[in-house]
Amino acid sequence: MKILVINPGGTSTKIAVFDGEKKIFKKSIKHTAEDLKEFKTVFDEYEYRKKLILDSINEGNISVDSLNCVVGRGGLMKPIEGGVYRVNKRMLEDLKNAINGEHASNLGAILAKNIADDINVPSFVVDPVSVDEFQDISRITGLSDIEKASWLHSLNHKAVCRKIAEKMGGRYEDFNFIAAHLGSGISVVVHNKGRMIDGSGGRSDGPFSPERSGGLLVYPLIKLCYSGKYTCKEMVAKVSTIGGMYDYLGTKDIMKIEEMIEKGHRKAKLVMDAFIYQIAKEISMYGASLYGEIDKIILTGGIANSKMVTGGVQKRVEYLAPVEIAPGEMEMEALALGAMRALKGEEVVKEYL
Ligand SMILES: Nc1ncnc2c1ncn2[C@@H]1O[C@H](COP(=O)(O)OP(=O)(O)O)[C@@H](O)[C@H]1O
Ligand SMILES: CCCC(=O)OP(=O)(O)O
Repeated sequence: MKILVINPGGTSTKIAVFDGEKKIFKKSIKHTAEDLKEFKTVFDEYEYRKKLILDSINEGNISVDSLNCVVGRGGLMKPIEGGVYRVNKRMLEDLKNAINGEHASNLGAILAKNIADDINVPSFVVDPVSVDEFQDISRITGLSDIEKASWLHSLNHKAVCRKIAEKMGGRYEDFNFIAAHLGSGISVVVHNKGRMIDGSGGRSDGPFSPERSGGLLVYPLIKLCYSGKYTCKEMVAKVSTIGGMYDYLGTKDIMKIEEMIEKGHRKAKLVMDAFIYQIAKEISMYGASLYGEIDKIILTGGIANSKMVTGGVQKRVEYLAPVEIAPGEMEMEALALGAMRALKGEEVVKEYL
């Protein structure tokens, strides 16, 4: 059973082909700002990315006709529960209109459907960014105009938690976890017996990340927005792609920042210490969501490779629960496994309504 997996990101399109559970091909196709400059919206990029994907698998000597299904990372659609979804017209319409904002993952569904339709096989998305399992109290913000929405790295969160639950001899639904996905973007999530009942991330709250500001002080933010210094588009960029570490230190690369610290760069040390402190505070805060009944604290994502970060966070939060480090991400595997469960009839495929 051959499955093509597509994971579109802001600066890359990661693709893989799985034969059963075995990964037989993988590639990360890079896109420079220059490459993407001509496209007005994220959705407009799909023909360009589709061609690159097809060329790549062709170069990898994999025939498109041999694929049994295509699965993509799902983006910002309506709030939905976790699971495997068939890509349908309504989903594509919502993603095209960016009903919940622009994000590269909005391309996953259209790329999967387009390639799959050409060869008459099914297309799916799995645990999209817009999975929303929040409890009602998690949505109240303090201002009735603003409701907190779930905007998390759901796919990796659920995949990593499932794997750790298995290692612990149970199922995801048996445990309580607080997990932090530490990548270019960060999300910290409360997993209560298999449901993500609260969490921070996206472009709104939580710790700052290599490229995002995280939660900001409300009053100074209002003043900055109305200062006349920045347009709305520039403000959105400041909080989502050129904020955080990049704004303070001019790089989004944690390895470079570690080198700077080793060479005695004082500002880099201060920003790194604050980064660790904010992640640890966020994790501790969510201890209250679980009344302190936490089976594991999990650190995952590319930055979980950094001993400086994981060690620093661990020191501050291990009073709450044991800390497990799961570096990197399992998104490609999680997409393939979801599609496989669907093809084998082991999981009911959901319809996006
Ligand atoms: N071995 C490593 N040590 C420290 N930081 C790392 C390591 N590998 C990746 N990172 C950092 O992880 C971040 C990217 O996160 P990642 O989850 O790989 O990607 P993305 O979120 O962009 O998909 C970057 O800041 C990068 O410097
Ligand atoms: C917060 C979930 C979606 C997201 O921001 O993903 P990236 O960090 O991959 O951009």
